[in-house]
Amino acid sequence: MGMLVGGRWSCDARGDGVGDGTFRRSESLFRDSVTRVSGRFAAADDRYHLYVSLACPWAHRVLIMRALKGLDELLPISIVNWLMLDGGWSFEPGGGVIPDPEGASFLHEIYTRALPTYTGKVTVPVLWDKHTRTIVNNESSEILRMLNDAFDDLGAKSGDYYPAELRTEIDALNARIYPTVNNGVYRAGFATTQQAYDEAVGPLFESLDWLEDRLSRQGWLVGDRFTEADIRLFTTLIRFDAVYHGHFKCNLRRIEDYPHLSAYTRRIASIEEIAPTIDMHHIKHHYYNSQRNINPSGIVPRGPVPRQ
Ligand SMILES: N[C@@H](CCC(=O)N[C@@H](CS)C(=O)NCC(=O)O)C(=O)O
Repeated sequence: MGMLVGGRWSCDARGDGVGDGTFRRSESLFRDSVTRVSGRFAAADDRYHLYVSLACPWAHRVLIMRALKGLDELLPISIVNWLMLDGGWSFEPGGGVIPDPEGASFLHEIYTRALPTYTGKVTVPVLWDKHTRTIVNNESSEILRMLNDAFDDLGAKSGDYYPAELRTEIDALNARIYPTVNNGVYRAGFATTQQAYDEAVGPLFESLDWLEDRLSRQGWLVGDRFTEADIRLFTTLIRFDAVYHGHFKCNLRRIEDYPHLSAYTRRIASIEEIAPTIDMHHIKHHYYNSQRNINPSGIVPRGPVPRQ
């Protein structure tokens, strides 16, 4: 997996602490914001660029918001190859890959372009500013919020997925869903002790049971509106049966075993703007082939068979 240390790529260094067997996601470093009003990173046409992986659930959140807000032209993207081995994310040509406009071979070159002495993990998504030639932000939850309204005066589609009156409830849901579900699957999958695995998988399924109950009474997570909370949950659910159930050992139940959660996942997956953002080939091949510490053979399972 590797990381940058003082601006040099190191294949062996690991950014996410696993000393006691527990996976701890490291903090993102670049935390500025593109804003609607004038300022250091004011929203503008042909100024920002987004780097994503189609496999990654965190990047997928941002891709969905970009699609819903119709930002295809305002915010162009590059897509990394699904295979992430010793050099980290790369732009090696392949199906679905969109190269870096400046010709980088690896994503870590974008990080050192911004900060030549950068030390840390090289993750997607990355929001890049072509004017100041820096990374504005590499934290998906924050980029998601920016795209919700930053480009609204420049022709973005209408739609507010983080409405003021629902923020408290959305925040409360995110506060449970992020640690136990979105990151919970990683904590289960990357655990290196039985105890760390047990501590992740229990709360994960308690949360899925709780969400199933909630969705038996309402169509969306918060009130009767599709919001950011749904986007954030969806990107984990759509990967669950194909990857997390087997590869990350989250196998008490499948999403398909939950009538409401599975119907909800299908409903979101069929939204016109969202459907093209889902790439099961990138998703399955990335996890099973790249995370060789978990799956040394790199064999990608054939299933699950899609529901007819
Ligand atoms: N906190 C970050 C996490 C992003 C993240 O961990 N992305 C993964 C892909 S799913 C990544 O790029 N990992 C590269 C690595 O671990 O070296 C966010 O939500 O934006």
